[in-house]
Amino acid sequence: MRSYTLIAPAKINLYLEILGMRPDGFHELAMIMQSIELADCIEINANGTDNIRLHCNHPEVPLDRTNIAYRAAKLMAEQFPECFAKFGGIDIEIDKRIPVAAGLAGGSTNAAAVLIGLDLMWNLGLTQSELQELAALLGSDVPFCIAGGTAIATGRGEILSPLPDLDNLYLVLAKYRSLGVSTAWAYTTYREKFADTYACDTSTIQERSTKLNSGALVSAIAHKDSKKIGKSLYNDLEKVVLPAHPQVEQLRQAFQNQDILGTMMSGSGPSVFALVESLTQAQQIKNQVETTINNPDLDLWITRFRPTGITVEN
Ligand SMILES: C[C@](O)(CO)[C@H](O)COP(=O)(O)OP(=O)(O)OC[C@H]1O[C@@H](n2ccc(N)nc2=O)[C@H](O)[C@@H]1O
Ligand SMILES: Nc1ncnc2c1ncn2[C@@H]1O[C@H](COP(=O)(O)OP(=O)(O)OP(=O)(O)O)[C@@H](O)[C@H]1O
Repeated sequence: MRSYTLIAPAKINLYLEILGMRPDGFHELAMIMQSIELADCIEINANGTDNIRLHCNHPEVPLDRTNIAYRAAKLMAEQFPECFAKFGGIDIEIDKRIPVAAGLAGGSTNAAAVLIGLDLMWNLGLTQSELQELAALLGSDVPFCIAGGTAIATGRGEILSPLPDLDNLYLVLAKYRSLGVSTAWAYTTYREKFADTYACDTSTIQERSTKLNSGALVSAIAHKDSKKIGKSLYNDLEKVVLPAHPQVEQLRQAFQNQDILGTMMSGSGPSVFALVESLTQAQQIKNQVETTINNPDLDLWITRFRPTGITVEN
């Protein structure tokens, strides 16, 4: 049986507004998500056993049942038991290039790739919306990773409306290697910090969803107005991650002092990105920030917006 190799891109959040707490314990969000070219490579092979087996070249990625790529394969085996019985177990090989626990949906995109890969391997012919429904059972960012490109994400992140593709922008991405931020910690801390203004009732949340500040960014994306995109970046989670991690604040400042379109923390952090219009500019900014901060623990990448999500290589 043939093997499948999938390119699974990371995402950044151009906009993340927290509207309140939902009855299911998740936060109601208004986000604008963007795929980027920085990607993991996922290979899926039938292994002739009854087992799902994982391999990964990154020491911080768990190789047991807690790995979200494993959970994706398990979910498919449960949903389509006749296929699992017919085609047998699978090996999942993750070539990890996306930094771990960085706010870049590294695990989520691996899970999305496994759903897409098994859909192909087992000839299921699932629609994008069927794949997204399964994805939502695994995590809030996984449905976006199935779709990719540029999209508005609402609900807990699983309700998606595509926006015009953006492929014209470059970014410099920065993260301290030894620093990871737990997404659960970021949301819980936000809830505690803003308890007094926090909406928990559906009508207040609904009212807030009619007064979003994301309109300027949506219109900037529609017009491919890079300067306005840079000025409209927003992330509520910065309000808790930046004070708790001065290094992330320092990175934000270092980018802010450069000639860039805009800078923001991605998702729950701690990675920070700066948007620029050309590869040459990205190289200059990367060199300047590397020299200014001068810390061997700092990793920097140059990448660009990606108009598509997961792609199949073979
Ligand atoms: C920060 C973002 O990455 C922005 O895109 C996402 O909102 C998080 O997406 P994710 O990592 O796929 O999130 P999940 O795996 O579903 O949940 C991780 C943790 O974040 C909290 N969480 C997540 C999404 C959401 N809308 N509200 C939440 O409170 C969950 O309660 C959980 O404790
Ligand atoms: N396939 C995977 N790749 C990376 N981490 C994984 C994977 N499966 C489970 N994990 C665990 O999940 C944790 C979060 O890792 P991940 O890279 O997905 O975070 P993230 O990019 O911040 O996610 P998000 O942006 O969706 O909130 C890690 O600390 C790791 O232990």
